[in-house]
Amino acid sequence: MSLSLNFFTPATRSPNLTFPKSPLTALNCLFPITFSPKSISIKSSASTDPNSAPSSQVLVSSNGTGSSLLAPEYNYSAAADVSSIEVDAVTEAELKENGFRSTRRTKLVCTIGPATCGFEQLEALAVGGMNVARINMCHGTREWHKSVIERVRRLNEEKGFAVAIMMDTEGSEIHMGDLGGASSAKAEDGEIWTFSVRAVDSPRPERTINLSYDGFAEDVQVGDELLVDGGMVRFEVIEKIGPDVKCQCTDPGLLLPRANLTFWREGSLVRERNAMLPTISSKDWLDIDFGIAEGVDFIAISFVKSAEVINHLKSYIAARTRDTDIAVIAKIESIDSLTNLEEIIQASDGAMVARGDLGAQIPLEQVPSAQQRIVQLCRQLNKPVIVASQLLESMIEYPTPTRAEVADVSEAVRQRADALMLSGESAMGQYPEKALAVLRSVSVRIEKWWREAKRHEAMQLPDVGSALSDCISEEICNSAAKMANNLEVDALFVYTKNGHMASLLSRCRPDCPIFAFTTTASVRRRLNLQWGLIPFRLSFSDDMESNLNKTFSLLKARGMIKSGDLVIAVSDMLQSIQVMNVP
Ligand SMILES: Nc1ncnc2c1ncn2[C@@H]1O[C@H](COP(=O)(O)OP(=O)(O)O)[C@@H](O)[C@H]1O
Ligand SMILES: C=C(OP(=O)(O)O)C(=O)O
Ligand SMILES: [K+]
Ligand SMILES: [Mg+2]
Repeated sequence: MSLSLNFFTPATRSPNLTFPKSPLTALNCLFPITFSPKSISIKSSASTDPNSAPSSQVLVSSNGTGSSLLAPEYNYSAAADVSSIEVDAVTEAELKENGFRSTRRTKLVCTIGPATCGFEQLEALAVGGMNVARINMCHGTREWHKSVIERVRRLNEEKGFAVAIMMDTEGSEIHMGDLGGASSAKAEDGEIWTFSVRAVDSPRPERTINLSYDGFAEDVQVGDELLVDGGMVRFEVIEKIGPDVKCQCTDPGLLLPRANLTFWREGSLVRERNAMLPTISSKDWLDIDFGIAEGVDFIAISFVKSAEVINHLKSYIAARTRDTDIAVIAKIESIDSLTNLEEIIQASDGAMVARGDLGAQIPLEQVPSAQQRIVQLCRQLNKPVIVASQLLESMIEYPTPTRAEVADVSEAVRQRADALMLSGESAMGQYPEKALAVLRSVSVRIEKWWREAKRHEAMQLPDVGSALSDCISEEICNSAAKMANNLEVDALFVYTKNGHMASLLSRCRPDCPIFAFTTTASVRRRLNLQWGLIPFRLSFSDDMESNLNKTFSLLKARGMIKSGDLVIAVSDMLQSIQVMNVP
């Protein structure tokens, strides 16, 4: 590979050089820069005295000309210890077979349900690209969820995956009961159904639905419209008899267990006492305790209304976990969450565009612009964002998606959301693996198309941190990503203990994949939700030179990189940007 950077020889150092590429010129003011054949190393002046002799750098020449700058420990025996780097077999095979650019950048979340809870089914999803397994506490028992978590853990251990687990709370909005064990109930046009807050007998009387919210009968009025699952089935309230509300079906359809229910008056959503329901119900708190005890990686909170609840939950988690951290994802699915969007996202570790319920709370035609706004805001605030619900809804029943569904998935990929999520398609559909394969192939195709067409307008990325060291990290990542695009490097490497530096690179959405090396399995799993990151577990030191040598040896031994590949490396231990060819 030819480079435009090899015009200083032998290695010299000049803090005052002007350099043809703008990101370097900008950085030149901040950092002393060392040049050598085919390599640049920029070190933060915070850690280097500008007047001292050049410190030992990992400056690597691909063709062996120029000074050999490989550290002695490059003799590190990779063959003896190839297992000391952990990456999943699917990514490894993909890199070996198709090279860097082939890797998928958009992450995939699968809701696990009866169709996918077996070990082999989970393995098939992991092989098919599932990055995160979501369990929805609206359904199933804790024992059931526990067994799913155990299987995913075993899969990770036995097969080398890093599938993260996301627990999604039920939330305390109004929803129907579990239909007495039936998988669904058909409501026909014109039928009269009873919605009741009484505990109904078992077996469930015909055309009777039990509701979770005690204030229901008092809040609704005759003439209100009831929307099940955001309008999949509709009723009109015709009579109130104590705790029972009689309703006539106006749009027939299938009622599913625990389906969400909203009521509308004169074209607007009614929020009376149910607006006072706590975001986290007492059952949710028990589920959260369960999630903490099981060490889930993410907790997604349903129907978030304000930042307060997120802050409260985060301190609750912090007080109960020591070595691990659980990321809190705010589900944006209510009017209040849109009103308080920025402060909610700021407080959270990520967000979900939960279009299912969102589409029941705002007019459907407003969902696409809300999605775009949430996705953009998350990127600006450096929080991962998941686009969820009905992406491939027809694949619950059919083996191929509709054209409209493919267009919807494409749009989310084009918006550069971090992740896409399957719900019913993977939880209880007939074609979970096929649905996942569609997400995978559409993602890869659209990412490639958009990259090749260079259609991505640069987004203004405001500073997220305020401390100087945070600002330096951000500048380093922004510059490294820009350099990576301009120099068309093969991969960005980031050595990151808590994952922050990796997320800052991901936020730039660079053209090349980002290899994120981290020391703990839990950070590795959490990074699996973020756009473009290929997380590796690797123990490393504060010495970047030996880290790079070790990584090159290990990855070469496993055929994941080869001599001559051009790499840019950054780290959060040493604020530096290094550009080099793999020796
Ligand atoms: N753990 C589970 N046990 C049984 N069914 C489940 C489970 N998780 C999900 N499902 C089924 O998959 C459907 C889609 O999942 P999801 O979108 O997460 O829930 P919901 O439809 O309640 O929002 C659910 O309606 C339910 O029928
Ligand atoms: C993802 C969503 O939440 P749940 O599936 O838990 O209702 C949604 O409403 O889109
Ligand atoms: K839920
Ligand atoms: Mg929801």
